[in-house]
Amino acid sequence: MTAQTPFIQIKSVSRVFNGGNGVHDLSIDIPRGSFVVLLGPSGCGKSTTLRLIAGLETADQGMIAIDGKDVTNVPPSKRGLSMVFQSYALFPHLSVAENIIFGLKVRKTSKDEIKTRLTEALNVTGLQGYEERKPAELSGGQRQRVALARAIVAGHPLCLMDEPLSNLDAKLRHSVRKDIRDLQQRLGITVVYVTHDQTEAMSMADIVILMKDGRIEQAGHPADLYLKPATAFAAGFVGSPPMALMPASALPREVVPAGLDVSRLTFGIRPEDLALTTDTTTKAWGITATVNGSEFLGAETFISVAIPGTEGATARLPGRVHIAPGTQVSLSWAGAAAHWFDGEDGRRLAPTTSRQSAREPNTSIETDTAIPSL
Ligand SMILES: Nc1ncnc2c1ncn2[C@@H]1O[C@H](COP(=O)(O)OP(=O)(O)OP(=O)(O)O)[C@@H](O)[C@H]1O
Repeated sequence: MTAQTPFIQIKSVSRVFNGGNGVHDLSIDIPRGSFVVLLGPSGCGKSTTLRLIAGLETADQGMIAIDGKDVTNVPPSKRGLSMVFQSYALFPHLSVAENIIFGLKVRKTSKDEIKTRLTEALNVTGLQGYEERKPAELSGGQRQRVALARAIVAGHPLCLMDEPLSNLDAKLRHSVRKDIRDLQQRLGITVVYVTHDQTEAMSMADIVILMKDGRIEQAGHPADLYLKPATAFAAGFVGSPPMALMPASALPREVVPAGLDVSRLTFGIRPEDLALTTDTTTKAWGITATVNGSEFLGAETFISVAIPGTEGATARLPGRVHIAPGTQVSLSWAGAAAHWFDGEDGRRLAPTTSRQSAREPNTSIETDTAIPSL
């Protein structure tokens, strides 16, 4: 096996349930030591993919290898992995320490070895001093740490996590997700993590695998998904507030790059890439819109606008911005910030010649349309 051999290989794997749902023809290579997030809406096949890697589901076709070994027909206990679930799955009548070492005892590990591993797991999860408590005497975050410690003591190089933070409140989610990421890096293990929360995925992953309808929509570094979404679905799923997507036919013809077929074209723009001005008398390049409302979040303000023939858009402006609902505004953007997708199959299009790019050096759109003392 070479250093380049993926730690997990999934080749053309399908698992289709009665009714046709499931996962279809999945192929994924996961590098050793990476943090991989399976992301997507409910029912897209994330858990089924994780369960296939775990061996809790059997593939109808295809091959799964872990660490160079074909495990397609190997039972879960022989795959050398641990799992952390949303429900923690702790034994209520056992103490923290007993919960953590339960698996080691079952496997008849020596007393000395159990003691060493328990101390290490308590240290890395910050649970020293809680050994004798029962799960009911712990907070949700502490319970999830016990589940993590139990996964760690097993000493497996692969840990699978299925929505482990969904029972925690927003503040705890934030701190525990940092703990999980730190732990993964410190231990050098490979983690495959399921979530439908794109913020969680973006902040934790080395690689995000975005799924839709049982297939991979896009796989890559979080920045790739954000900056170069492969499809309109990926563009709309990653990012908050989401990218505005609208038929190009709703735009003035001159803002659409030459060579693209306007009749089947979707335009996308991120909230932070929209410049907005209330000065609609100047003939600015861009489109006109009507303000629906604004949301002040402290460091920034989201302005939502209505654009005829579309579902509208959101502009993300720094600081506090007041614009009364009903105000007419002019929206513009740098040509390179625009995303173009096939209006039918949703695939990203890369225009080679762009009228607006050609105009860009002379127009200074953003300077021209800076918000005049709102
Ligand atoms: N045992 C099963 N029998 C029948 N259909 C199933 C079974 N398990 C999953 N499915 C279906 O397969 C599809 C994928 O399910 P899966 O649980 O993998 O989705 P998911 O992305 O993890 O969703 P969620 O975020 O809601 O957990 C869904 O349509 C689901 O209803």
